[in-house]
Amino acid sequence: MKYVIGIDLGTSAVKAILVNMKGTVIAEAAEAYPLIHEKAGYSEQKPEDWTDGTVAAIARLVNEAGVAAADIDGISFSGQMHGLVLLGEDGAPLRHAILWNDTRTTEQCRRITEELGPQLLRIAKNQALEGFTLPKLLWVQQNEPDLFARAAAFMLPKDYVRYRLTGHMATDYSDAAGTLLLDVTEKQWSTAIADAFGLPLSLFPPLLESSDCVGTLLPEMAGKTGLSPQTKVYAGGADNACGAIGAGILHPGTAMCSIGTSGVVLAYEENRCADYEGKVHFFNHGLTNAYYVMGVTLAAGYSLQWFKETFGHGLSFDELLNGIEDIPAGSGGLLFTPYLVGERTPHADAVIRGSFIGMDGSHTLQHFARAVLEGITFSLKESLEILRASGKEISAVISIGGGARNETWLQMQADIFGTEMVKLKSEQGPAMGAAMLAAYGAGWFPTLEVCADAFLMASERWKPDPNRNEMYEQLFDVYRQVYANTQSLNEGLLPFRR
Ligand SMILES: Nc1ncnc2c1ncn2[C@@H]1O[C@H](COP(=O)(O)OP(=O)(O)O)[C@@H](O)[C@H]1O
Ligand SMILES: O=C(CO)[C@@H](O)[C@H](O)COP(=O)(O)O
Repeated sequence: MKYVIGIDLGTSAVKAILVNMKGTVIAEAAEAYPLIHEKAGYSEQKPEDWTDGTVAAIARLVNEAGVAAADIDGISFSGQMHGLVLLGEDGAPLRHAILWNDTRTTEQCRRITEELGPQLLRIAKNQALEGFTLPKLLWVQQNEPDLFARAAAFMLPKDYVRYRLTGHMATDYSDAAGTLLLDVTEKQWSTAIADAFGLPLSLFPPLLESSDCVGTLLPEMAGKTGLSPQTKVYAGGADNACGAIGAGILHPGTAMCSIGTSGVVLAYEENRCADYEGKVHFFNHGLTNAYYVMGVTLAAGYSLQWFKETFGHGLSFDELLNGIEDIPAGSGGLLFTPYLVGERTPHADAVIRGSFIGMDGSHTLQHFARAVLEGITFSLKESLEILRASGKEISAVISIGGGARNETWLQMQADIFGTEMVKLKSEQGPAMGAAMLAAYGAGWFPTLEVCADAFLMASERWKPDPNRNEMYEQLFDVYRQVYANTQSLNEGLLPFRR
């Protein structure tokens, strides 16, 4: 039997899975790493933590699975999107990576929007948002000019790890699309955008398809991971593109909800000229010449994680959520908005923060935990409604990511979205998508679609309950009003954030 490895370089941890030719996950390993928040709105990680975590996870995977290194045909990557890694002449990072959920770049976003006007949406297909890479490059150019002058290349997170494993610098179209520097329909770096901000094209990595082979492992890295130096390494893609592949979102009419640190509602888009006016993100897929559209909740799983760490006193996710199924839908009138780090869709706003509205002396920890899940799901429904309003028919949603591990939450998603929710045999969507890119790249299958037919299987389905769906529709109307009603209050609180 032959195998491939899929790596998902997430925000909370790197996950590695070993998959056989039938699509069965034989072994998995994860290594967590910290987030660094030096100031309110800052979110960084050390690129070396990613490399060390990835090497350790692969070594454990290979060791525990007990398969021969020669039987592992390939490896590929899914990575958290948009993060800026700046490298010097020697290929070493010049500073910590600035991540997708870092919101320090509001001023740079304003400048991009003013400078480029309608050109931006025409070329990059997306509005300037704090999370994207271009505003981060401009922030470093403006605030750390000496360091910026020493930059020889920029990379995205998974591209940096792949570079460290192979010695080859490259990125793929799906991740490049999240920089705001790619001409998304023409599939080339935009000289118009680069020139507008004085960014030399020598900084930009070469562009590849997600299933292209980048090279083989450096002997030193083969030694550390226990893999063969002949192991082929395939480019991989953005975590949401890989999530889409791993969830089988490879043709029109399919949609996915991913709850990791962020939350995403995503649908396949075949028309490269479709115009969503920047209301949702429009990116290149990991499938050649295909696209996807998505809305993003910045703090989806992160809201639950924050709540657990702050109020859960050492409880696990399962312990914290134990009993929420007995709390009625609507959490006894307690409503949560998940704007812990600002928001993206539908409110591109770095200043807004979250709220609990309707606290009552009868509410328990379980009411709060249920309200957190409901608030996250309402936020994701706002993205789903934009996709529906654009004409997308969405009758079933594939659920992936850490949020797919709780059955009460899956039923809640069905009730709030008003759609059937489908869970696959493995909820490791992005890592599975990366493994599928390696399997397809290695020639196991003639197309990614054939690979999806062989690898992906639905395991359970949740249908909306009509009564709860009706109740949630009413509550959603209230939820939608919270943003406008707390916006100026949050402006007033801004000076107190440290
Ligand atoms: N057992 C669980 N029940 C419900 N939610 C969970 C559970 N385990 C993890 N999660 C959620 O999933 C999130 C992590 O998802 P994951 O896909 O691993 O994230 P990332 O790719 O961003 O590192 C956590 O922050 C948490 O909100
Ligand atoms: O910024 C985005 C998408 O635009 C995020 O989805 C990141 O790609 C991080 O993903 P997770 O760590 O939450 O999976």
